This record gives sequence, structure tokens and C-alpha cells, in this order.
Amino acid sequence: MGPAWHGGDPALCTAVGSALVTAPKTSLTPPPGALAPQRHPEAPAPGEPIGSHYDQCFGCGTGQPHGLHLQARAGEGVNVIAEFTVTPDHQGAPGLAHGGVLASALDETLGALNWMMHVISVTGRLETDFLRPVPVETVLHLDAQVRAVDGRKIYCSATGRIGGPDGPLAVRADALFIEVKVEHFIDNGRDEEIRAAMEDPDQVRRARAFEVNP
Ligand SMILES: CCCCCCCCCCCCCC(=O)SCCNC(=O)CCNC(=O)[C@H](O)C(C)(C)COP(=O)(O)OP(=O)(O)OC[C@H]1O[C@@H](n2cnc3c(N)ncnc32)[C@H](O)[C@@H]1OP(=O)(O)O
Repeated sequence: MGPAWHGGDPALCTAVGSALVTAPKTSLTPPPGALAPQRHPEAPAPGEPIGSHYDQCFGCGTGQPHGLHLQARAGEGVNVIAEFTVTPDHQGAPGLAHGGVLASALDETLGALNWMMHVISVTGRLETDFLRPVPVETVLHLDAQVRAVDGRKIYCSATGRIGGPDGPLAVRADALFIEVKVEHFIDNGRDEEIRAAMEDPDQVRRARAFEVNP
């Protein structure tokens, strides 16, 4: 019999080898009291590029040679749109994108939703469906949107289509992002990078902007 989920009660978790598999803490379905997301009044205008939140980010950093170089734009609602071109560096199977890279592209697009609500949040949970193989040189058309907000919990989803923005669905994800303060990064990041980021006035301005405009 395979592993089983038991509502998060550690006493009820199933042992797999030497590891205990713990259950997800909540579902990715917003609870009944969750609120509709609000587009922040100072969110980028529809079509406006969102820009990188950090130069060295694997997902969007322009200074990151190994990154995905994803460029997101604001959507009309609480959503963002982005394109990601799969290169030979992104292969898993010969000529096909690695699933982890595609999950990263979805995660990064979902992360850009922070700019639409002026909230800093990080991925708590990401559930991905891989529906079609994505060949090298394909442009993946990504669209992420916030579905609901419940306190610090942000329920969101993303899709990745091939052959055009209305093309067939290749990947999709449901996710739970959790709102955090800037201290999340300061307290947990490596000193060297944190110091460099804090010395960059643009970086500090970008992060603090979310805290003074709740
Ligand atoms: C200076 C630089 C600024 C740069 C800013 C830009 C950043 C953008 C980056 C974007 C890059 C792209 C994006 C990336 O790649 S972000 C990078 C990948 N993600 C992370 O590294 C996050 C790691 N995890 C954590 O740090 C903590 O676990 C967090 C902060 C998430 C929560 O720990 P915290 O102690 O704070 O809160 P809590 O534990 O009381 O939980 C609160 C509530 O949430 C619920 N919950 C929690 N987890 C889960 C789960 N897995 N499933 C279901 N539910 C979950 C929990 O039950 C509770 O619910 P309730 O009891 O209230 O009902």
C-alpha cells in the first residue's frame, strides 16, 4: 500500500522507508470566508513590464547567467503575463524541457503577482500538472492570477500554453503563497547577498514600497 495523507496529524502519517510523510497543512481551495483579491492602486498598468525583483533571481534576474530571464507584464486584473523560451540549457529528456524548469517558470510567474497586490509573499505550496511535453525553442505563454486571499494566505493559479497565448495548455499549477515581511529574507538569506541587496537603494525601495502601501 502506498503512502497516505491523514489531515496533517503527525500521529497518523504513513512511514515511507525511514522518512515520515506529513500531510499538506491546508487544501489549495480557498476557504468559504476568503476574499476576492484587490489590485493595488499603484500596481503596474496593464501591459507594463514588472521588472526583476532581484538581479540574481534564477527566475527573473537579468544578471543571472543561469536563469530563466522571465519578463512578466501586468495583466488587466490581479494577474500577470509572461513568456519563457525553452533553450537547450533547459532540457530534461533529449529536446524536451525539464519538468522542474517548467515548475520554476510557473513559480516565478506566480511570484510576480506580489507586484499586483503590493504584498511580499513566498511559495508555501505549488502543485503542478504537466499536460504536454514542451520542446526546446518553444515559447511558453504564462498567465498567473490570484484567485482569493485569506489573511496571509494567497490562493493563486498559473497556466503555460504553447503555440501562442491561446494555444494548447502544456502546464498548469495551483499554489498557496504566504505573505511575509522583508525580515523573512534578511533573517534567512546568506549575509553576503543580503548585505549587497541592502546596499542597493533600488532593492530596498522596491521591498519597502510594499510595507508603506498596505
Ligand atoms: C530584500 C529582498 C526582497 C525580495 C522580495 C521578492 C520576493 C519574491 C520572491 C518570488 C520568487 C518566486 C517564489 C519563490 O520561489 S519563493 C521561495 C520558495 N519558498 C520558500 O522558501 C518558503 C519557505 N517556507 C517558509 O519560509 C515558511 O514555511 C512560510 C513563510 C511559507 C510560512 O511560515 P510562517 O511561520 O510565516 O507561517 P505559518 O507556518 O504559521 O503559516 C501561515 C499559514 O499558512 C499555512 N501554510 C504554510 N505553509 C503551507 C503549506 N506548505 N501548505 C499549506 N498551508 C501552508 C499555515 O497552515 C498557516 O495557515 P493558518 O494556520 O493561518 O490557517
